[in-house]
Amino acid sequence: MATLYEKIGGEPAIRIAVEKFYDRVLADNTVNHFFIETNMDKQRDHQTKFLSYALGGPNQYGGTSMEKAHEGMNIQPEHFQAIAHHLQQTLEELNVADEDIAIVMEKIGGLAPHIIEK
Ligand code: HEM
Repeated sequence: MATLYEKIGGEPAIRIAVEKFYDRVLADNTVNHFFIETNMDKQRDHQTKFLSYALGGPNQYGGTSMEKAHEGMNIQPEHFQAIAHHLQQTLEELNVADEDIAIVMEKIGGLAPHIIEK
């Protein structure tokens, strides 16, 4: 059976989604302050590899764990919600099937305990 990674169109499609996703994130004043000092080229690359792996593609993600990557940022549930919402809207814009979006969002939701500051 094809993985969700293959179904969506592999790494090239995910890369386009990630670009559109960060356009939305950086336009959102409730969360864009988190990324002021971020090298966005590197960030897009990391996020593409991470999402590819999370969707069943090859594991080329050599970055840090979700806990370590977001440590000390004081990310609150509303920030997580905003980011997740931008991802969902991006996938809708790219006409990814609703049932596939639901699977992606469930996986992303599962990361919340690792990313939100306790
Ligand atoms: C929704 C699920 C999320 C995923 C899958 C995710 C994924 C990632 C990945 C893969 C990295 C790169 C880690 C590395 O250095 O290797 C990263 C870094 C980062 N993330 Fe997230 N993230 C998520 C949510 C969030 C949220 C909610 C925020 C803040 C509102 C956020 C802000 C950041 C920032 C500021 C960095 C560091 C960039 C830098 O190095 O300057 N992320 N994230």
